[in-house]
This record gives sequence, structure tokens and C-alpha cells, in this order.
Amino acid sequence: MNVILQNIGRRFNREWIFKNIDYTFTQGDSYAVLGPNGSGKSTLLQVIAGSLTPSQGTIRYGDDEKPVADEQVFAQLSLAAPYLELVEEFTLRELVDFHFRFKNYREGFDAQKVIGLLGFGTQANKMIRHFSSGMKQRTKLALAFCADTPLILLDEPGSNLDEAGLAWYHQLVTQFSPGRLLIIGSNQEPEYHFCKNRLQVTDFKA
Ligand SMILES: Nc1ncnc2c1ncn2[C@@H]1O[C@H](COP(=O)(O)OP(=O)(O)OP(=O)(O)O)[C@@H](O)[C@H]1O
Repeated sequence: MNVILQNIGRRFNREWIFKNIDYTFTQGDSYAVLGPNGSGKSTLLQVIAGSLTPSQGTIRYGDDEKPVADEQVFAQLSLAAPYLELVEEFTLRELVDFHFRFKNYREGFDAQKVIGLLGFGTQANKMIRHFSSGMKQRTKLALAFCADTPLILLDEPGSNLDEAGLAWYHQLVTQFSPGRLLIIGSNQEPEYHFCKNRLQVTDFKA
């Protein structure tokens, strides 16, 4: 799925966070959305995800031959972000079952395989509320990558990951991103160094 931004801008009250973005994200490519703290990376990712409306401009999904209707976009994207909370009252198994009521599994995957991919061993039986912050982050990433979605949006994907967690994340990128559109909001190089394309939000300040 391509994502085409036409003259996109977003403001909060009177403050424009970014303006006049014309940009095409192409299926099969990887993109890093870069900028310092508070520059608008998360805001742009949320606009692309459809969870924030743009204050100006339009977004098109898909391509001319196969456009994706706005109401279909949610089912076609995965988003992992610090501001998206996991349901703390669930066990991991319950969380996975719940998540995949709304998204399809990638081919060859099921709940057991997603849980296995996380590598938690016996800790997998704990409730999410008792997971460490790194375990929660791994869980968000596994849910995103194991869904059968052409678009993956990752905001600060390395949050709370230690060195082994970061290596595990890089493996997921290698294994699961080919053929999909991957967009990463970050200001930490190890989270996005493999991205072929870079977009500086600060280039679009009013
Ligand atoms: N709901 C809101 N109301 C008002 N201002 C907001 C709101 N959400 C975000 N902002 C402002 O928009 C700007 C961009 O915030 P955003 O979270 O997108 O930045 P970021 O680049 O992701 O930052 P960080 O690297 O710290 O995560 C900030 O000035 C922030 O205060």
C-alpha cells in the first residue's frame, strides 16, 4: 500500500506543527521520520494512521488502480507506539487472541507462534500488568509485525529495549518487513539505520 500526502499540515490551536507536506511513501520501502523532541514525528505518524485528522491537505492510500477506502485503512495498518497501551488485565495469550480478532495473522502464524517469537519462556504466563517495560515493548512490536498488514508504523520502536532486545527488533525488521511499507518515527539511529529514505519533519515547519 502506498501512502500519498498532499499538502498535509497539522496544527494544535494556533501552532502549526508541520505544513505543506507533499510526500509519497511507497509499498516495499522503509522510511525514517526524523526530528528532535517535540518536532512532530508522533503527530505525523498519527495523521498517517488516521488517528489524528490533518488540519490541511489530503491523504490517499493504495494506488490509482487499487485505492484503499478510508474506512478500510485501519485493518491494513499496524501501529506500535509508546502512547498505545496494552490491556493490562489480560494475560499474554488473552491479549494476542484479542488483538487478532481485529487483524489477520500473517501467513503461517497463530497465537502460539507469536508468543514463541517473543522468547519469554515461562514468563509468558504472567499478566501484562506484571510485564517489564521491555517485555511490553517487545509485545507491541510482535503484534505489529505478525499481523497481515501492508503498512507498519513504528514510533520509537527501541523504547525500553536493551541490547538483546534491539538485536531482536532488527531480526523482526529483516524477517517481516520485506514487501511492506515501513515508517519509523525516531531520533535514535539504531532504531532506523536500515531505512532507505529519510524525512525531516523540521523541513516542513511553517
Ligand atoms: N493534543 C495536543 N495538544 C496540543 N499540542 C500538542 C498535542 N499533541 C502534541 N502537541 C504538540 O505538538 C508538538 C509535536 O509533538 P510530537 O509528540 O508529535 O513530537 P515528537 O517529534 O514525536 O516528539 P518526541 O521526540 O519528544 O516524541 C509538540 O510541541 C507538542 O507539544
